[in-house]
Amino acid sequence: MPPKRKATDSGRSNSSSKRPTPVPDATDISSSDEYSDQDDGDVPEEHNLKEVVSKFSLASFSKRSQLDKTDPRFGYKDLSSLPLKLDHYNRPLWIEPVKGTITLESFSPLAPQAQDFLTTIAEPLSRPTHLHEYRLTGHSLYAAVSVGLKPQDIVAFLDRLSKTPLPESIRSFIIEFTKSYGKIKMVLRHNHYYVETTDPEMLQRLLKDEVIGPQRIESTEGIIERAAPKMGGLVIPGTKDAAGVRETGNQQEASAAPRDDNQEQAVDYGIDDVGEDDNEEATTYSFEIPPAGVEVVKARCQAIGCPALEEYDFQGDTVNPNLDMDLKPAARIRSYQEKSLSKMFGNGRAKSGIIVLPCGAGKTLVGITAAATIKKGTIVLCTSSMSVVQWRNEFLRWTTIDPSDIAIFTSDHKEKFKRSTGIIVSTYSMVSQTRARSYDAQKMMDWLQSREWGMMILDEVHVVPASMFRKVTSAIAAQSKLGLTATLLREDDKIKDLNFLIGPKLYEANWMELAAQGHIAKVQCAEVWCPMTTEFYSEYLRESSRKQALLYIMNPRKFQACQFLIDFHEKRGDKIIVFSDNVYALERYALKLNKAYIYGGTPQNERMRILENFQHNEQVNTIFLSKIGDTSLDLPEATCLIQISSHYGSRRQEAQRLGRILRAKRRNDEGFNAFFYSLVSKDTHEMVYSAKRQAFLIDQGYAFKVITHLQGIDNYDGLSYATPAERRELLQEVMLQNESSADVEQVTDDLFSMRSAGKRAGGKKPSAKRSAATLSGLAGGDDMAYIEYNKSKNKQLKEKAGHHPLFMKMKRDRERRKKEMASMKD
Ligand SMILES: Nc1ncnc2c1ncn2[C@@H]1O[C@H](COP(=O)(O)OP(=O)(O)OP(=O)(O)O)[C@@H](O)[C@H]1O
Repeated sequence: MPPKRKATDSGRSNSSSKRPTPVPDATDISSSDEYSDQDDGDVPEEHNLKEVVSKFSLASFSKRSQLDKTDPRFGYKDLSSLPLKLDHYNRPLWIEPVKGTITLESFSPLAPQAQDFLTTIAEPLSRPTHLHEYRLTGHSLYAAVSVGLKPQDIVAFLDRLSKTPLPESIRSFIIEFTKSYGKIKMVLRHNHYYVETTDPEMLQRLLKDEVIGPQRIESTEGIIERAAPKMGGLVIPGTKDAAGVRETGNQQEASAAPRDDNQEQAVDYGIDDVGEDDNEEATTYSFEIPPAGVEVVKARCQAIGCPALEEYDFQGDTVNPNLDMDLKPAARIRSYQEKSLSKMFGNGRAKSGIIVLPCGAGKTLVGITAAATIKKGTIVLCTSSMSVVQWRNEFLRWTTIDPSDIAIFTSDHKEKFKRSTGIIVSTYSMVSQTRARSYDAQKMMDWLQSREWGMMILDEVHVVPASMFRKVTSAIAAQSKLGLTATLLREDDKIKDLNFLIGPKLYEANWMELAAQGHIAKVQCAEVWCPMTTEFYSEYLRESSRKQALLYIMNPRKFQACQFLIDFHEKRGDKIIVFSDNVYALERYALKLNKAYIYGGTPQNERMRILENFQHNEQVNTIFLSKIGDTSLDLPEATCLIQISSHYGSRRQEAQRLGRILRAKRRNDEGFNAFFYSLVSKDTHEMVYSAKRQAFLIDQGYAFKVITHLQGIDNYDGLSYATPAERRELLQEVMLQNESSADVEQVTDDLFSMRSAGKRAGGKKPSAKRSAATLSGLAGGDDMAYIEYNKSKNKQLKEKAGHHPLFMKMKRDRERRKKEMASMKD
């Protein structure tokens, strides 16, 4: 509903869009607006915090939106109670008073400044081309305050950018919510957890609380009183202010890792020098709680509107030894990496939380820089042993750490670092395992648990079950936790658990901005509508829903679209990955088109062989992958994705799959685009799923074009299933399949996982690596020739590879390890 215009404004124009728009600059906006009857500093004192909190909680949003019968994300925004300011066309924000959402006109000349400010104080919800949407949340406000913004400044700047006077509800939310921030802290000292506050009244309130009070451990110390630690200034390594960088100045630029030319100018919206106000002497009061009570207490604090902060004063930590590690002088982090870290270290301490960056944007270096900032013992947890090796290598590549200070804990390697502190890289499953461990593993685990860690880095937090995080975070005592992910999406709705287990979202990058700057590839997304053939559609209407899925995946028109697109993109020089969750379709399509394919049952050595050929062999430009290729796959050669079957409405899978081409090697070639096609059978359930799947990417600013007809397909020679007889034959074959053929593949591993079929077949883990460099060492695919076409592509690749000396060596190694294993069992 459009906002009411004030009488004084009505004579000017009926519509702002008809008005000749003057080109404003920041100074056009007066700091006091004529409709605001409140001074920015004149803050209303008495507000019921509970009311404010409940108004802004997600649950109440969804309740209200159910009443509105609208989607909470795209729903109704009622601005009718707010008058427009006279110069509203110069101001870029619409601020909704009930839901707390902020809409930014990204075409406004003030948009860059406003965007910078909004990412500091609010959480981005959606950032398509013209309108961006943000939401103020308790956590986002906390992050803003902790980087030095004062609540009054937030209110004043929002008011200045807003087209209407700042709604009273928003003003009081900001002021009231930030008042309680920092009052409660969760502190880890010598492996014991304490709830800490500087406010004696708050202490009493917590002790009397029905949930928090009983968690207190009655110790001889009682309530502990101590002087509050002081905060000091901090410089994040790898930034332009880092030690050593200023002095060497431009000299290093030439030899440095790619420098980001798009460093943005900091916007002056009133950020004070960090830590300035915090140097006053104060006393803290704390009481101990058990490790198992940490999550309960944090959840309760959140519920009563006083979130318990987990901050690590690593600069003042004299108990845990310092780690001798810095970023190498040539290493420079990019502006968005710096921004994400400044949210973590905003006040000179390390806040726990999650940083969200798209695939290929450099999450590893963000984690490494965080560790190099804290310079204390760090534990890194990854999803697979392959990633463990990669993380260790990246630490060695980017930092000055002594190799003996960084160790690996996997089922194959149980190393400790030699000196008093260091870095351990392990997997979630190694640390959270509850089954009986081997003697060595148990000893290693005892060692990990006996120490206090400065930081725990949790990689790929979106794929790990919340129960696993629970085990990991309660088993290992870490002063701060940093979660890294590409999407904070979980279809199991457990994402809010991460708030308590790790911490709030600290930063989420703008995908479109990163693509524009060349850090990730620009992707053209399209949904191709494939009409069902008459015979397939008649069966579709008659069948049960499971069989229906098989019919819409095997729709001959979809097959033709896939064949046509593969041919079109191969001729353009693209490397194509075709994804299918359905293994029957995967095999059927790949065999018919004579392409190699990989699914959960493909042995590890065959997987590696196919991937190596895809990378290095000009004859192998298309591969078919099941859902095991959704994550961890690093093939910068791939420039085109075609999706023929997917996991229902999973937004996460859609984002992960798109992530496979964001690293495209050719992304900086002029005019280069990567392509992402979703083939959807028209007028079937698949269309509903497809729309759901795209929601996240649309929020990131991707526009899905709908293609109803592929130009040129009608004249394409050699199109399969071109005659009714061929289509009927395919239909018969599909109808003979039992219902289980329609199911999506059930896999627990990814393409590079050790739990793959290769292990089942060979007993011992294959020596495959995830990084492109190592694959090229193994490949030897360049000198192969492919001439036989009467066999499946997988077989052809196998036969050729069987004679290559490198593959022979791999085979010999495997056999040797098998023998070693057998003799160990004996
Ligand atoms: N500041 C930087 N300077 C130079 N190179 C960088 C920088 N940050 C990241 N990179 C490079 O970008 C590539 C992608 O980084 P990384 O593997 O950490 O991405 P990611 O976000 O973890 O991706 P994924 O989610 O797919 O694992 C790597 O080759 C890394 O070395």
